[in-house]
Amino acid sequence: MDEINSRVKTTYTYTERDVAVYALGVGACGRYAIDTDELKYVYHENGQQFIKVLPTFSTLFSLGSVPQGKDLPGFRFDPRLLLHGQQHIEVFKPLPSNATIHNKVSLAGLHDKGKAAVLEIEIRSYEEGSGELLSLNRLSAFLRGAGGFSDPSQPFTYRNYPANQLSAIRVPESPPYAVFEDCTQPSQACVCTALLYRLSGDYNPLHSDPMFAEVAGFPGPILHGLCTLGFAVRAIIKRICRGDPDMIKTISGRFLLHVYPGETLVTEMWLQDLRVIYRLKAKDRNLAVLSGFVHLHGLAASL
Ligand SMILES: CCCCCCC[C@@H](O)CC(=O)SCCNC(=O)CCNC(=O)[C@H](O)C(C)(C)COP(=O)(O)OP(=O)(O)OC[C@H]1O[C@@H](n2cnc3c(N)ncnc32)[C@H](O)[C@@H]1OP(=O)(O)O
Repeated sequence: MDEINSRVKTTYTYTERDVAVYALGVGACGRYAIDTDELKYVYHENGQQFIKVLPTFSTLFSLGSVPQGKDLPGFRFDPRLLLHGQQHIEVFKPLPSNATIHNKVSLAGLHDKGKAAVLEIEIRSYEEGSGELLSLNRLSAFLRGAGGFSDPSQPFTYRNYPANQLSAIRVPESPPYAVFEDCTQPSQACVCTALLYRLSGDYNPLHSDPMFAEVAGFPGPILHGLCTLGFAVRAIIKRICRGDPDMIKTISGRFLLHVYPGETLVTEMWLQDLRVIYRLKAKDRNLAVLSGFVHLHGLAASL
């Protein structure tokens, strides 16, 4: 384990253009007409000096940090069967509109679930120049077919961070405090969200290639998990944070089911213990696809 820890370092450079392409990829700015509240995520010309950056943009910093087989000696998995399982994000200051980021990547966990292995990677992202820690991202990959490598009576489990309660999260039975509905198909019907989102850098063919998707066990390409998470967090910013993305402190989510590009997503939100609990449903299938919670700066003040 120690061999991968603190060994991998990656760099990511972005500009306002990347910030805008990402925001469009997670559905910002409306389906039919321009949503002026969200122009701040894409518009940086004509004297608009600052462009606001969605906190989930920090998930892109870790592109290129997902370990390949060679990085994990003795551990084998088929990348075609990888599904994004969970994501945890901590944002320490508003993200700059352009920057070069230096990442420190470490192995945060590995668990034998029998039919699958769950691999967790932690990425700490520092801004070049100031050296400040901007964000922490912890990704869990659900590696179908890669489990069963340890004694089933005592399955191997390793965790290098305090356990959070994500798998135990219970969505309240009461009606949600707020609901937001959004279609993953932008107004130009020829643009597929998955194809737009991949331009932000996740070129996994699971999201674009029908034959690859079939091998992975799906009838067609599915949406990037982090694109779905972007839709959820935008909804929370709109409905709870009054449009202010800088209120987001931490985000945790578990991907429960795949989403097909073009589906309508309904985000339900509850306020509980100074956090927002959220659940996303694929509207037509009436199935939950993502759930988790978000901590905010100044939640009480925003209500
Ligand atoms: C390093 C990170 C790299 C990330 C890079 C990402 C690259 C991207 O391009 C890839 C993607 O975006 S893929 C698309 C997004 N993800 C998905 O669509 C997955 C949706 N989820 C599922 O299908 C199922 O929940 C499924 C299949 C995940 C699990 O369902 P089941 O097989 O029914 O599992 P279940 O029997 O309920 O549980 C078995 C044990 O596994 C734990 N578990 C369940 N869901 C999990 C999840 N989502 N994440 C992590 N762990 C999970 C359960 O707790 C259980 O463990 P235990 O028995 O110890 O409780």
